[in-house]
Amino acid sequence: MKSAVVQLPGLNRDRDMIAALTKISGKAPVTVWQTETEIPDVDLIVIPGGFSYGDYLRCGAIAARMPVMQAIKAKAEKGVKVLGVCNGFQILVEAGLLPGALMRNASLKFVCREVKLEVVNADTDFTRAYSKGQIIRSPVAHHDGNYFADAETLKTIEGNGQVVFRYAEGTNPNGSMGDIAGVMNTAGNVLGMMPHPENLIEAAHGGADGRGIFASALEVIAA
Ligand SMILES: NC(=O)CC[C@H](N)C(=O)O
Repeated sequence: MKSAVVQLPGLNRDRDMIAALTKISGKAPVTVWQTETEIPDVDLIVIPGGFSYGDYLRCGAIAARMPVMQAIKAKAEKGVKVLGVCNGFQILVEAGLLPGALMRNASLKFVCREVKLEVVNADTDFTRAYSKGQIIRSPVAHHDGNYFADAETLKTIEGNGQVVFRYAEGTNPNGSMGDIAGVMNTAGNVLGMMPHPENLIEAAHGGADGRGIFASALEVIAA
């Protein structure tokens, strides 16, 4: 499976993402700069975390309007998998590829810690390596991770199984509605999540709980 990592000014988790994808798929992803209007033929596009455009206006708001996003939208419409992590999630929401909004953390503070995640939906292209209800560890590092959706949207995404991850065991770090940590689109090929699975994929990281997301998306789940 081939993958691409999107790069924009201010993103700082691109190298971690490239390392994770290379390690798990055995192939280095291609990198795509924000001004590019064509994305090579890949199976998975990842928008990593960071502080695109210094988080000015709103996290992800400027990045969402860069030319590369039109190319990502076109690929997503064709069914290519798209994963947005942290700032990548914020960008996907700002670009209208995912429902809801990410507001300032309820504490009004940047949070950088480990949380527990419940795999709410294990029947997705990104979570097949896990089982439904499985609890995994994951780091988080953000100040705008407080997921919000209006009542109707919330009902729809909960009903459709679009809520893929929830903060578990009282570890919600940001006040997100329904403890929502990750959501996907209705087609099931675009996933956004605030936690950073790329930072927990091998023993040197202190565990590999995040590996399953990439193994699922890249279809390299060990039999
Ligand atoms: N690690 C990240 O991607 C951070 C996202 C965003 N800059 C925030 O702080 O909310």
